[in-house]
Amino acid sequence: MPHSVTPSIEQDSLKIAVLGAAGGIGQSLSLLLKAQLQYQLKESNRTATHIHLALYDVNQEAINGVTADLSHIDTPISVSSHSPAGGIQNCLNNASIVVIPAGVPRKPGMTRDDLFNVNAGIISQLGDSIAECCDLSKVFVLVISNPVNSLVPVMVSNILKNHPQSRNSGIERRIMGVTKLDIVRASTFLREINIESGLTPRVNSMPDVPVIGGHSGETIIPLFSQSNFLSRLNADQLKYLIHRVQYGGDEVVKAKNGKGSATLSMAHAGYKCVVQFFSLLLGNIDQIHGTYYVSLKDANNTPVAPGADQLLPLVNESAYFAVPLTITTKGVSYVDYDIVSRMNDMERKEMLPICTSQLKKNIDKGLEFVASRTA
Ligand SMILES: NC(=O)C1=CN([C@@H]2O[C@H](COP(=O)(O)OP(=O)(O)OC[C@H]3O[C@@H](n4cnc5c(N)ncnc54)[C@H](O)[C@@H]3O)[C@@H](O)[C@H]2O)C=CC1
Ligand SMILES: O=C([O-])CC(=O)C(=O)O
Repeated sequence: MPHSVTPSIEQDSLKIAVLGAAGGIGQSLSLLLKAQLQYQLKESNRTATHIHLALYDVNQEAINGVTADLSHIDTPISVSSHSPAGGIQNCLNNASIVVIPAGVPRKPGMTRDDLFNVNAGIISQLGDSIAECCDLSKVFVLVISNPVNSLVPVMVSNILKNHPQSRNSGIERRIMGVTKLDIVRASTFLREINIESGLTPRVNSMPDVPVIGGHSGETIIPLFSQSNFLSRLNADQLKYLIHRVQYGGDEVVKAKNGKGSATLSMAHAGYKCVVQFFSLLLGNIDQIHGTYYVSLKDANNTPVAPGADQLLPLVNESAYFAVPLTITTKGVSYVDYDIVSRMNDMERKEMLPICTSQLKKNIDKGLEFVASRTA
């Protein structure tokens, strides 16, 4: 029996499922959601909306404990615990947003790609369950598990290839790889260096730095050329910042020394993403502007949305790419290809080709995994 604090979901309800919710990211993200989400309701006229958090993990004891603990928090958000014993169906049924931090994290000396074999199996199984239980014409799926560069292609291609109900559902426009932590890091590290250089930034504002490409090493392209502070950075500072954003994950893996990778900063980044989709589905906003790692082609192999046709030749026909997007309730509706035209020479001529050639290998690995699973 799943442990359910508020078992019945009211009619006007919005359900968010977190898969892998007993893990380092899952617990912190679920805490933020349980403690903070109701504040979004205040901005909306849907004050009667009931919010439900459905938490799933293969570790039954752990997820029951986490759910019982969260259920004591005094916010009007119900929580329920799910594990393979009771089935993932109860967790996923009627979910509007599915967030996935399920899978193994890195240890020192490992690359994200070393996680592929285990995590691709997990992601494809969870994808099967999403296809069976969720409304594929509506649900948003946010993939956090690594390697994001390969697992988003696994999620998209597995659902499209192996689940006929996905036909014409547009689900490929609503599966998002979460690269927000790179954006969070770029902003944080730029602010730090500005302070070291004697600038006194406003206490309540952070610099904006677009980050595009993928989510590992040199596939991560932070566009400091598009921040307001480029002219204040010398060449050494710029090089240091780019490297620190590209390898920020390693910094945390090393500091945790065998006890995992970034969890708290990832939960913060993931929370920012979920809030965007939550606000969209509540009707607080009618579109999201955000950067996610998505398929640039749809199920018919044509550009996924306006702007994708212009972006594809600029990114060496990379089938997946993290880029600023406009997203409506139907999914990706516009791809901001112009961000590539605005890159400076170093970003476009040096960083972009390295990114796209590595991305191609990562994407192919995901697609081959699904093909071998299907065969
Ligand atoms: N996209 C990004 O920027 C980031 C991604 N990550 C990735 O997120 C993933 C999770 O990291 P952590 O939370 O630190 O790991 P963790 O090991 O603390 O938690 C993972 C959880 O997933 C659960 N799990 C395993 N298989 C499952 C399945 N089939 N269904 C449901 N749950 C399952 C485990 O029981 C565990 O509770 C890793 O792959 C990590 O590399 C981590 C940081 C940033
Ligand atoms: O580095 C890792 O393995 C986790 C991650 O993706 C990040 O912190 O950016």
